[in-house]
Amino acid sequence: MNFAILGAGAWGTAMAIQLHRAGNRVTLAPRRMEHALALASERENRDYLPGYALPSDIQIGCEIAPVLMEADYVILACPSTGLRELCEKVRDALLGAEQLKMAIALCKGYERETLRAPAEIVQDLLPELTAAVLSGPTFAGEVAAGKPTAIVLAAEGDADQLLEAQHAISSESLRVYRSNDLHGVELGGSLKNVYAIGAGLCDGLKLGDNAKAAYLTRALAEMVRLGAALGGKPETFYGLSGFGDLIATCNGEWSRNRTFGEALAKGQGIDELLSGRKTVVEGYWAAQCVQDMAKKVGVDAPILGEIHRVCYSKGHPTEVVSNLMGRQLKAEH
Ligand SMILES: NC(=O)c1ccc[n+]([C@@H]2O[C@H](COP(=O)([O-])OP(=O)(O)OC[C@H]3O[C@@H](n4cnc5c(N)ncnc54)[C@H](O)[C@@H]3O)[C@@H](O)[C@H]2O)c1
Ligand SMILES: O=P(O)(O)OC[C@H](O)CO
Repeated sequence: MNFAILGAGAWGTAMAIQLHRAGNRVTLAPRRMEHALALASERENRDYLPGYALPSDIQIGCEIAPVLMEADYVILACPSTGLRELCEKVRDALLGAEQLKMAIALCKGYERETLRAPAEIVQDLLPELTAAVLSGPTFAGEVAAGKPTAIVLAAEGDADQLLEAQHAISSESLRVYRSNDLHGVELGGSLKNVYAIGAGLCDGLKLGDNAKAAYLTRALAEMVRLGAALGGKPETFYGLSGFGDLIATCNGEWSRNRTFGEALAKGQGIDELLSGRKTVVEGYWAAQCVQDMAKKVGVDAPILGEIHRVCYSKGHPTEVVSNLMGRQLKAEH
């Protein structure tokens, strides 16, 4: 199959290497021309994923229209904040892209202003394509290195198309599962980023292994309760895009969301941590989105509430512990 990957951050680059490994023809197209030139000459993404060689037959593109011309699938490899703009560019370049059937969004987050989910944005702007999302425990460096993991590809509608895409993305080192629960998969990807900030608070405050295990267990319970109320299937949150990615991100040494929480607990300020950084901390933005969504459906989500307070209302990390521990006692389920 022929894949066009638009956006060459860490994850778009790792996916290019993975899709090539799976036997596909791949074109990687960053947003900026200078970046395309650097990728083409250095055969490495020194800005976002240093240390992983881009195989020589991965093509580097820049203009979207020619890249889409031959593509069967387009991978939208940008953060949630850039997805609408990227979809608009794809829409304007669709003429002549006759083979193109599916647009797969990689971002784990909602559009801040509208609370639209990634697949909804794709459906709004590219109604002629099947909207899909790919989510699960997949740190870019490990996937690029060919270390084994599993991921879930979710789309509604045409079952044969989903099956074909599942096989095209899979390789010996990446096992792809399929799902029709778009909402659930997207919610899991966003929620786990928020809870990873809490896991970072736990680590930064050196609360210990018991605390971390208790935190993860209650975060999963909250993810299932809130995610189901927001329209996801409960079983999806026990899967790769929910529980799987929660465990990976809350424990991942290099997770941007977990290390953000850890740095907050050690006293660094939010402005200092967010300003001038090249890479995204999706969980910070998702905390606002999912807090708004939780309020709309009236679900009690105390862990989310505490992380939101630290992120947006100057809540102190140590208060999170006393607030959560001091809640009224209740039955576990
Ligand atoms: N890095 C990972 O390990 C990983 C794994 C799975 C999912 N994700 C998710 O994938 C998304 C992207 O993550 P990343 O790690 O690649 O981010 P990154 O911070 O490494 O890079 C983001 C890239 O997106 C590009 N970009 C931003 N706006 C764009 C736009 N409008 N059009 C085209 N490109 C645009 C930037 O130029 C940059 O190259 C995030 O939502 C993240 O949560 C990341
Ligand atoms: O580095 P993070 O925290 O954005 O997490 C990356 C991936 O989502 C892990 O699956």
